[in-house]
Amino acid sequence: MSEPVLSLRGVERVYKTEAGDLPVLRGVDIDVYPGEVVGLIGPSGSGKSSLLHSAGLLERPDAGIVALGGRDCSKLSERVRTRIRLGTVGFVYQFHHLLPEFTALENVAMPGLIAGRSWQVAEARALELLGELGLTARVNHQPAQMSGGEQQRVAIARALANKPQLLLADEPTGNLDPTTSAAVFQSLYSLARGQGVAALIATHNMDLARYMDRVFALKDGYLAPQTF
Ligand SMILES: Nc1ncnc2c1ncn2[C@@H]1O[C@H](COP(=O)(O)OP(=O)(O)OP(=O)(O)O)[C@@H](O)[C@H]1O
Repeated sequence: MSEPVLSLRGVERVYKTEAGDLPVLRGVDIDVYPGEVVGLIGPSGSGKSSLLHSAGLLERPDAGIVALGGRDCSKLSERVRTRIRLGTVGFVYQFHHLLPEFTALENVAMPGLIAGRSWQVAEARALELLGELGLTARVNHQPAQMSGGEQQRVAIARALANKPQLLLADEPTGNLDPTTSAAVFQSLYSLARGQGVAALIATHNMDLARYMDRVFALKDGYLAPQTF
């Protein structure tokens, strides 16, 4: 088997609040491999977003190891963590956060331009991804001219623009109706598999979780495999 893209070992996260320490992750272990789509479920407040934030180097865990591509990132400087994050991780959120004044094509090309690629290269990658997501006819539309499902597909394309090894998605279909949610999830799943990306997807949607390659449930700060 190939090496995991993401490895968490003994990850702990404790928030300091006025009411005292709030331990959210107490010792999380997980490996996510290239080309697999792994689900993360758990009740509201169980720490799914916190786990994704630690995994994506947006937050530092209070203890434990967060390794991307076999490299422990938990103790690296913020500058190095940011560089690794930009080169390795793509994020999708519940709300698309597209730039409203730019077209779908420009929104998806943007990460490539920011990474220093030419417009031709960034545009070609954006057109490829939007095409795979069935959005060729929408490339020149602005977000307000697209449906919720189309907007979220554009956000998925944008997350994959710089060919990340890891895709982290936090309730990526949480804002969509059930039919659109299933269709967008199917697009995300096929694209992630096709691109060989390791995907970790937090969701409340058990119907979608069933279609994932593996699912883990977060409870009381620990992960356990979920069977259906
Ligand atoms: N910055 C913070 N400071 C203090 N407490 C926080 C902070 N961020 C999250 N929490 C708390 O940590 C717990 C876990 O939050 P988190 O957002 O990770 O859960 P979640 O499983 O993603 O929830 P949901 O499904 O509702 O999005 C919650 O009780 C939340 O209030």
